[in-house]
Amino acid sequence: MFVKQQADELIQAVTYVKENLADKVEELAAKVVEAFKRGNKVILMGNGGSAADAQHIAAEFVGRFKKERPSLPALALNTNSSTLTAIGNDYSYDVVFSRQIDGFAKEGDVVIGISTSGNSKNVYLALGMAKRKGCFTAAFLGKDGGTIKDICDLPLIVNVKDTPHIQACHIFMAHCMCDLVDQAY
Ligand SMILES: O=C(CO)[C@@H](O)[C@H](O)[C@H](O)[C@H](O)COP(=O)(O)O
Ligand SMILES: [Zn+2]
Repeated sequence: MFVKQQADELIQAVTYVKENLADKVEELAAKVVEAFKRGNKVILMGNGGSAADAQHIAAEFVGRFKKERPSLPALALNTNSSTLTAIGNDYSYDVVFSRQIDGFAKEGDVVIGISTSGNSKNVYLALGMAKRKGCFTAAFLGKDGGTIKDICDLPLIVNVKDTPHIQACHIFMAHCMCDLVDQAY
């Protein structure tokens, strides 16, 4: 039965996260807490379903997650259609995020790219720009981590094939990160 097979595959993917990525999620949460406590911010970005994830995670910080705590500064670079269409139209879609990193990112910020293939060029260029600006860079990736795994400080690679299962694991890890940040306040 299809749904039961999918459930079994998802359990395998989450088990992969539990066995291979739990420490990295805690490491990223610690970096995010340090950044917020210093007065820095978190910047996220992704394409398609990962754009939705980026915007979802930013909202958990700016609004609230599970408990009352101060609003924490986070933004998703894929949410402003005027900015995206202007940069895409005047320059290229490849630089829709890196151009915004150039404008918004400050030394000490945490910049998180999300890409299931690990190969989205706009995410790749944004993380490179963020590194040059003195940010800590992390990426939620999938498959073999693609090109992005080599240009960020902390790649979290869900090494499974199915894109929706990778996305489900990304949002699971992100929610764990949000919970750990809550616990620091
Ligand atoms: O949500 C899905 C697939 O589940 C799609 O919208 C998917 O996010 C898009 O094809 C993205 O453009 C894929 O980009 P990436 O994850 O490889 O960086
Ligand atoms: Zn999807």
